[in-house]
Amino acid sequence: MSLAPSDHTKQPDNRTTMELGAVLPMTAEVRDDHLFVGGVDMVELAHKEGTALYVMDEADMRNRMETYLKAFRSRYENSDVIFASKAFLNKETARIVAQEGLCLDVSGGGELWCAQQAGFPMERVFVHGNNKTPQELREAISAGVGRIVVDSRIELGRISKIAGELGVTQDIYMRVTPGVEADTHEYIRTGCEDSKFGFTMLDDFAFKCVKDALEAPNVRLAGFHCHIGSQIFALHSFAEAVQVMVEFIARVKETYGYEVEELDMGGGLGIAYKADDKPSTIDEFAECTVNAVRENCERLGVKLPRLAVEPGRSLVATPGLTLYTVGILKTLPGIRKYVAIDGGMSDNIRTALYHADYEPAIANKAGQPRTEIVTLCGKHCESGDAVVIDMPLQTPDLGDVIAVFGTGAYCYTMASNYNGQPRPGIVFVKDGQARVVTRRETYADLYHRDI
Ligand SMILES: Cc1ncc(COP(=O)(O)O)c(C=O)c1O
Ligand SMILES: N[C@@H](CCCC[NH3+])C(=O)O
Repeated sequence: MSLAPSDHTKQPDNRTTMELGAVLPMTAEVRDDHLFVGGVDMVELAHKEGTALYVMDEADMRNRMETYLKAFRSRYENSDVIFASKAFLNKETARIVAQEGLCLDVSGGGELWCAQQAGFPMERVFVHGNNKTPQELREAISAGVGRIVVDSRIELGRISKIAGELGVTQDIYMRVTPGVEADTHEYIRTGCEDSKFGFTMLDDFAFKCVKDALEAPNVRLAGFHCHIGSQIFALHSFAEAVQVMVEFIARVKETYGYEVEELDMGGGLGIAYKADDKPSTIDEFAECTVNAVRENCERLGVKLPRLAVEPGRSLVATPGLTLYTVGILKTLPGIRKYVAIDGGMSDNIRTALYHADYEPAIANKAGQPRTEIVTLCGKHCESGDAVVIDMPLQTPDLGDVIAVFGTGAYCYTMASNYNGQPRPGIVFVKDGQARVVTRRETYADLYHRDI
């Protein structure tokens, strides 16, 4: 796959880095033409630690966690915020999530293992996945996780059996597919009817399976879960999903005489990837969700459940940026200008996968206007390997340090070793200090499992 032809009507925006607004991490500033984040000079950091490098503004990440919790608990006391660790996970992040009082969603055995290693309280862990293996289920139940989000009737049977073998009763949620079409990229839309996730509402299947969940031995149905998709801007999609779920809860109460205690509405709040994007704020999202829950519960005479949301991207994307070094410049007259960086689809697959947009800046020219339109291509053997396509940038030179903003979610966790590329290290910056929390991979790391 090669890149789509350039849009030659696109003009440079002449913005300086600080004019990129909502895509910047909270502590971003420019001093003497250099980009600083967390009080750390990104150019010095790139030279010291090497590139490509993931950088995380720790204060911003903590601030978002605090904001989420406050936004929900101030409006709805009986609520939880669960960090979807698929967006970004290492042991230090798990520790920070625990310190900030959030819960953790894990979607694979490895994520659970990381949480355990970090000492994350297991009762605050929610386990997801549409095809958790029997081994993963056994590990989760043995670890004493808070809730397993059951994705299918087959899985319900497996959990019931394994919990019985281990002599415990496992709290579960049922994941229901609410049939809500969220306004986002089709690959990251999950709540619509044609979805591999969850119990479908078609033919009343989910409703019928509630009876199975209530009757299954060794499990306790604690609540329902839904997740309609990711990078959602339109809040009305969340309100629609709440309505569907509360109506479902009301029917369950009426038919089975069972009052559901907990409702997990999933994640999905979008963020600004481009300077002019206008996503809803965390407060607006909380206001919309909480109001929808209250209104629908009141209308249908349903007891207010414990409410949870499961954000990933909106907690970690904006605090993160990736630093690269410019290695090659290539101008194809009338076609495009390529700026080749020392990373690419191996550290950020989102552009190749979803045509994602990112705002770049040159960290050592951060105070200058972005006067060119460039494509930041990677170093991989793939024509579609680009991180940024046709976006404004300051005039690039060999050796410049490029910062690509908004890469804190789904870049590190979806990274690969294509072309034998070691995955970048992760540095947390805060109060003028930089600390490596995940070291860069070595060549030996890549092949140490081989015989
Ligand atoms: C079940 C579930 N919960 C939460 C999330 C987090 O979503 P987001 O990163 O869009 O907030 C996802 C990913 O889309 C998910 O699949
Ligand atoms: N990985 C996707 C979103 C899927 C989220 C998980 N259900 C992204 O980068 O945007």
